[in-house]
Amino acid sequence: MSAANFVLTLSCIDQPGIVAAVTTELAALGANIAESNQFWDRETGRFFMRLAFTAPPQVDRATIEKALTSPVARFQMQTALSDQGEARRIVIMVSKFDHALLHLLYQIRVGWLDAEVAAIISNHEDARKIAEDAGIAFHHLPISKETKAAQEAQVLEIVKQTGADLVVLARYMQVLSDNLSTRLFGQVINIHHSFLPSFKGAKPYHQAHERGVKIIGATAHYVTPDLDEGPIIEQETARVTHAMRPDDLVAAGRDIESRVLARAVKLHLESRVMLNGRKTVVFG
Ligand SMILES: Nc1nc2c(c(=O)[nH]1)N[C@@H](CN(C=O)c1ccc(C(=O)N[C@@H](CCC(=O)O)C(=O)O)cc1)CN2
Repeated sequence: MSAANFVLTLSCIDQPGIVAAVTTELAALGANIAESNQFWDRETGRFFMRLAFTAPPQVDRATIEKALTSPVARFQMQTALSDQGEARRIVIMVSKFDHALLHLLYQIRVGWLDAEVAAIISNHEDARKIAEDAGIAFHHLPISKETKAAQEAQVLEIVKQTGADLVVLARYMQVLSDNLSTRLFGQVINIHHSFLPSFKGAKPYHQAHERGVKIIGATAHYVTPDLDEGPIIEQETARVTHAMRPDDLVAAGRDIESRVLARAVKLHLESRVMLNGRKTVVFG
């Protein structure tokens, strides 16, 4: 039986001895560290670490968690251990624009993104054929002010039933309620079609055109109740000119949005993103 691949992420108040304490326990299990990243946030005093390691076949998740009990207690760590051999299941939500959805499906098909799409949810019918062609369950869940609570209850049920690790808002143009966004905090990634913090809201390209900017961009972030305010995971920009009309900006932004969202989803599923208050630490 081949060695298993695990990723351990941890954070705690920084002090001497954290790395030694953790790696000593892993070494005692016969684990071999393949990649190690760490960051000391001097502003908050918090320490962040990601360790990717292989473990002998007989060393399972429970054995590793047991071995780490002492350092976790000693340094009061927040930890997460993920078995890279387990398939990561995602639910993708979309409205009318399908470019980011199609890019995710392509990156999964070619193996760049190691994920399984458990379901596609939309408040419109437009993406049904994409889902059916890909053999993915499609849920058309229309939404209005009156039906929002019921619709979101259906969304939550699908997330639960599918055992999804992550919900991806691939241009889903409805604001999630405080209840849902808080309940799923850290498990929902949105692609916003501007270089945040500029131009929040539903029509950033028109705002950008109105302002006459020379650079546009896209931002992938975790969703919070506060619209377009969540911890940023990934961003990318491109130059634009005075001659470009709003539709030209929309067209230029599509590929940027698609790349940024796919990179953010990959980073999250590889346990390379750690929350640090209103910000993130990204071990890319
Ligand atoms: N709780 C959150 N929900 C969502 C966020 C978020 O940051 N927190 N991001 C949005 C995506 N988005 C921008 O990236 C966005 C989507 C929709 C709107 C908006 O004003 N929508 C209108 C309806 C628009 C329509 O029906 O076409 C509304 O909801 O009243 C702004 C920004 C996804 N959800």
